[in-house]
Amino acid sequence: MTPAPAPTPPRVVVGAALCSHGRFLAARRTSPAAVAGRWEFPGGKVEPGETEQAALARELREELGVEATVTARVPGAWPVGEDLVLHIWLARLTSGTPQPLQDHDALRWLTPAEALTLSWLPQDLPAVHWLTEHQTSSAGPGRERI
Ligand SMILES: Nc1nc2c([nH]c(=O)n2[C@H]2C[C@H](O)[C@@H](COP(=O)(O)OP(=O)(O)OP(=O)(O)O)O2)c(=O)[nH]1
Repeated sequence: MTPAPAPTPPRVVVGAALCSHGRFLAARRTSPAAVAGRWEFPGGKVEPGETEQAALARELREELGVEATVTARVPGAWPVGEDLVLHIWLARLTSGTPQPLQDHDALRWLTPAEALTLSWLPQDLPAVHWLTEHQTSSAGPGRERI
């Protein structure tokens, strides 16, 4: 009997939690129509042969016109439909001011309290909650400043 082919692993979508002064950046999608107006982390699909960090740096350059250093993964991985899986990374700006050049019509630097009031893509919510738990202006026991 011929063995069944191994399942194809889902393609990774990377999103950046760009952090600065106790806030992180959210971007409002313009397409497709089903998700236009929802907030997300800037980013996109990892291309074959690309590392996740390199893909994020490329997407941030294309979408926002900035250079950024990608630092650490937010724990977790979240399916997007059947073929994609979402990974969120912490990142810091190294140059430029983010502009909504491509795929977005608005950007906002959010405090943790503000972040919880936006209409996010549903797959992003666990990472948003993680960020609101870990992003605090005063680091204390069990909390870290990111
Ligand atoms: N960029 C981004 N995509 C997300 C997030 N959350 C989430 O569910 N998605 C979904 C939306 C899309 O179905 C998919 C990413 O597609 P995309 O259109 O942003 O990817 P891309 O920039 O590489 O676009 P393309 O080359 O395929 O046209 O992942 C998020 O926080 N950021």
